[in-house]
Amino acid sequence: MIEMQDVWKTYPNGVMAINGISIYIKKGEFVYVVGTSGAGKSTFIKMMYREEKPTRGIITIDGTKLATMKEKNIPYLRRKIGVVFQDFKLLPSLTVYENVAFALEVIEEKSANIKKRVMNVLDIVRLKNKARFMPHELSGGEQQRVAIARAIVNNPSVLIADEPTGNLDPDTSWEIMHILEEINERGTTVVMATHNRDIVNNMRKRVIAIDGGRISRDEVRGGYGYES
Ligand SMILES: Nc1ncnc2c1ncn2[C@@H]1O[C@H](COP(=O)(O)OP(=O)(O)OP(=O)(O)O)[C@@H](O)[C@H]1O
Repeated sequence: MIEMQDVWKTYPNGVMAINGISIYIKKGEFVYVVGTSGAGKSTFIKMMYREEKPTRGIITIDGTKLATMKEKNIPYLRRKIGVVFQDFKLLPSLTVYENVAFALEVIEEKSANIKKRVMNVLDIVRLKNKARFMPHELSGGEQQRVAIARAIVNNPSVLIADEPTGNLDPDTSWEIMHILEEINERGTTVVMATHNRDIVNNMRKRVIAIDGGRISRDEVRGGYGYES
């Protein structure tokens, strides 16, 4: 479902961010990507949604080879992959409903389907009652839930989250994690970069650790207290 074969990434300034990574993530998996600051986590996941291109190596998402993909087909990749960021990235002048609907409008979804699908995902993130609110009227956790709704409204096969709990307090972070877990249980593959040890250690999932642009560990951990 997500495959990287000997992937390398050197930025134009010469920084070698990823140094020969090969991984396979199966459909329906939930994977944490961990590592110290600067280890290469963001670069690793940005390459999955083609925000960055590898210098070398092959990345395949759901059968599509990203390197040979034509620019005009990128919107189709965006239908396969939803992305959630640490800082939410909502459009401040649009309501909750409009922020989520926008993701469908840009791919020219039929308007008859838009309302149904937006309300359906707002229900999943438990924000149907705030559809008319503006982002600044919401708490951080609620804003992140809108961002998650926007990311899944296209029904993507993969949800990528880069530090989704980075700006949230512990209780709100757990709320977000339970929603991501629910989305995963509905069949979506979830890949999440995080610094949050508490979450990693308390939810038993596959953990890919990156260090100096290489995979230093890849194992199932957590769910039974702290481990080193
Ligand atoms: N656009 C860029 N241009 C040049 N170098 C970059 C760029 N983005 C990241 N880097 C460098 O690549 C390396 C890996 O960065 P990356 O952001 O992938 O790490 P990270 O593990 O996500 O870190 P953090 O946890 O701090 O977000 C770092 O040395 C960083 O300075």
